[in-house]
Amino acid sequence: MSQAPIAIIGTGIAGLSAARALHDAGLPLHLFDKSRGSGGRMASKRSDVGSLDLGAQYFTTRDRRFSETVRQWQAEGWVDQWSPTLFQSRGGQLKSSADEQLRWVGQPTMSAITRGLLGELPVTFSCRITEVFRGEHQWTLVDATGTSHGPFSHVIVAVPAPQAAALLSSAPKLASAAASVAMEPTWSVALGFAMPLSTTLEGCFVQDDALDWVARNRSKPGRDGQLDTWVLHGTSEWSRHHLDLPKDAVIELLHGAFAELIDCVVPAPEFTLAHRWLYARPSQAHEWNALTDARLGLYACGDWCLSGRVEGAWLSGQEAARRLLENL
Ligand SMILES: Cc1cc2nc3c(=O)[nH]c(=O)nc-3n(C[C@H](O)[C@H](O)[C@H](O)COP(=O)(O)OP(=O)(O)OC[C@H]3O[C@@H](n4cnc5c(N)ncnc54)[C@H](O)[C@@H]3O)c2cc1C
Ligand SMILES: NC(=O)C1=CN([C@@H]2O[C@H](COP(=O)(O)OP(=O)(O)OC[C@H]3O[C@@H](n4cnc5c(N)ncnc54)[C@H](O)[C@@H]3O)[C@@H](O)[C@H]2O)CC=C1
Repeated sequence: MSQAPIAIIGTGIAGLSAARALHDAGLPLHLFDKSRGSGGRMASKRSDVGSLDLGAQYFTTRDRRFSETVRQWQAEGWVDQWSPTLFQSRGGQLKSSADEQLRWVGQPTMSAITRGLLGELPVTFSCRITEVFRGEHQWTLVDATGTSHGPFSHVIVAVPAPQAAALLSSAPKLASAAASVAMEPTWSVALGFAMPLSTTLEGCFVQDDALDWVARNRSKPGRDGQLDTWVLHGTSEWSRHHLDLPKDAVIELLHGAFAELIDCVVPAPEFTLAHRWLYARPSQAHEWNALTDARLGLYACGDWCLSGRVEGAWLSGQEAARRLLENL
């Protein structure tokens, strides 16, 4: 009998990091994602004005293994360095804030990375898994339409902590660890201007009431589009307080905060878009690497097991795969 595949729920960077490691070790697997494509919080959004990075803006590398992997991605042409003209704003004071940090982005869109990692791996999109249960020896998944998928030898849950908790109920310790992680929301708004704004600013770390970050999307390598597009992120606190505000109102408020922050005239935008990330980032970092129930063959990974950044998510996926391989 051929070996049952491993199920991986989530095609964000954590799930795909685990998937690549297991595939490279020769194991069969199948990925599931509730979205129509891969990337999760690293996905770029296609829009009428080109692709927009509404989630992860860039990433840095501190871990040697991740640095080496990113160099391989660069050789594949999936990533490039982004060296924006950086500013910071505190208490309404905008000032230049150049630094030496190496920052990476997917190119020509952020999604290029997870799309590259996914390659030809078997995947089912638009499939929200609602239940994960174990029979005598193997696992079955059930999706939101009631359809069953399986059998699987092992399951890796690679979704944000609050969503993971429900899928980990077969291993109560894992479920309660995931349930203990609070995740903060982020409102993300894109603005597109017909005339380029008259500023050198391309990225800005903000410490004010509403805004946390501002970026000139078009300044990233390979981005297309005719408009001068900008992405604005609300702070966790502001986003939480305005969680249920209609998108138009969020756009108006963050547009206003942007106009106050930046050192040039900001006209009415030609294009606007708002996206609410409910589970944008864990409220604190953990040092779990990944969660494991080796006896059952159930694993969990994601940014919330480590640093709440792209690098942490990738490392967590590697660790889930390593532990699974160790326990075969
Ligand atoms: C606004 C914003 C800005 C950010 N900026 C940065 C940054 O500049 N630098 C940085 O390093 N990090 C940044 N991050 C964080 C970074 O995006 C994340 O740490 C990382 O992408 C998380 O990857 P992941 O694989 O753990 O989770 P995710 O990317 O969330 O992937 C989980 C996947 O699981 C799927 N899923 C969820 N539930 C189910 C289910 N029941 N069934 C099937 N599929 C399911 C989702 O659709 C998703 O594709 C940012 C995040 C946000 C939201
Ligand atoms: N909005 C969201 O939901 C999320 C945003 N995330 C952001 O993603 C970024 C990734 O973090 P790292 O990889 O550590 O990146 P990084 O080293 O560029 O930035 C880390 C933090 O250092 C500060 N900082 C760095 N450079 C400067 C500068 N030149 N001037 C002023 N302040 C500076 C700034 O506060 C920034 O948030 C951070 O900015 C996070 O805040 C991470 C996860 C979620």
